Amino acid sequence: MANPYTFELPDPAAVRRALATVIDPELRRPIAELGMLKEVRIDDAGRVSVGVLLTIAGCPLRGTITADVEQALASVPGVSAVQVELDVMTPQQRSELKEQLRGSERGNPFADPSSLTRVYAVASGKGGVGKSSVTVNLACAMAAQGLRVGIVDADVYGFSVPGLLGITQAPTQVDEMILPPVAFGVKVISIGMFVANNKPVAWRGPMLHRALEQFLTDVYFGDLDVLFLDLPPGTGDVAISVAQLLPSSQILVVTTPQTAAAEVAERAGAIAEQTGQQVAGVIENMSWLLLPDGSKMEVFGSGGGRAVAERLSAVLEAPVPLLGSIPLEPALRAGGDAGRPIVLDDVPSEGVAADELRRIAAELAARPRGLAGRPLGVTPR
Ligand SMILES: Nc1ncnc2c1ncn2[C@@H]1O[C@H](COP(=O)(O)OP(=O)(O)OP(=O)(O)O)[C@@H](O)[C@H]1O
Repeated sequence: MANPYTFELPDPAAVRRALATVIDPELRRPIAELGMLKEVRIDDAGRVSVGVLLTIAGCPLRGTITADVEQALASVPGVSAVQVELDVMTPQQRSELKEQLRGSERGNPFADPSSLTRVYAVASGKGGVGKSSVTVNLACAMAAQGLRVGIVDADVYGFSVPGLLGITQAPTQVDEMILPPVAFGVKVISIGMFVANNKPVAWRGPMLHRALEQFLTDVYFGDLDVLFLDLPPGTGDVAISVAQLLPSSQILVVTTPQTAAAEVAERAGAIAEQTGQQVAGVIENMSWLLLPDGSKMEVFGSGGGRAVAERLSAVLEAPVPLLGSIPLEPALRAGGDAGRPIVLDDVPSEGVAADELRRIAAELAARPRGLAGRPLGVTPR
């Protein structure tokens, strides 16, 4: 029988294995792989001290990293106490990290023809149809399904994505590399994170183009399966910039059933004819309101989503599906206000909107990833 008074020291290999599970909250990679673990000491009383190198002084997530290290070591047998000593990387260590993350070349990784990230630019004809709500819900549903997902909130006039995801943290800047905050597994960057006091942005096309380009080159998203771009409503400059900067991006059109909304939504989608982009599909939002007697009230009329899908199919001479119809539901609005999208499992919902959004997300996620349907740049002889 083991002597209960014998003190068993932690196995250094078990300590290393535990530390290998600690993930940097922004970079989403193990801190051990990122050169963020300095030294690990185990004293003869079973106390473990871990040196952690932060990317920048005052890293907003130092508390999270400390807690994660403590938690990872708590279950290693023999560990009596954990001390986390925080230090900051030297400029040399930071440039090694940057090089490890994205190589020595800077550029827009999503424009690379070999990129396997599917990029969906979410467009609407007019404001207030729920484009941002649909974007964050699809993104969170996909992340919950295990996909690596990012959102660029390019809706300069109504940057609402951080609020819809409850993000108050500013992005961390490591020299010229920007690390996007992460919410519910989704990496998010928004113009709203760079303007003081929620001031309105009155930028002209070239500035918007540069801002979008900077987001795509300077923000470290890592390898993503899906990137959503929340576009401003309408058919403005940003849509053209997206087509130039991300030629393989596909457009997702959000509309309400209303005829007037559908007509402008069709215009937003038809821009694909000029830019050569594909339209991934149409999502109708606010399709009906379920009344207490079980009947459906079509507050904004009916048929807009189907009409847009049919007309875009005709204009683009390619099938544009109606991906789904999402009802008006107070819980969806409340989830947005609370910064917890309705598709997250722990958000109670009595309606069908969450299921419909999850279903649409699964359908988009199941589409073949990568090079299918892209020109290969070869000509037959
Ligand atoms: N299906 C829905 N049921 C209930 N409320 C909804 C629904 N869709 C969106 N909303 C609410 O409608 C408002 C507008 O939605 P949202 O901000 O997503 O629209 P938007 O099209 O992105 O607007 P803008 O382009 O002007 O930023 C929000 O308060 C949102 O919570």
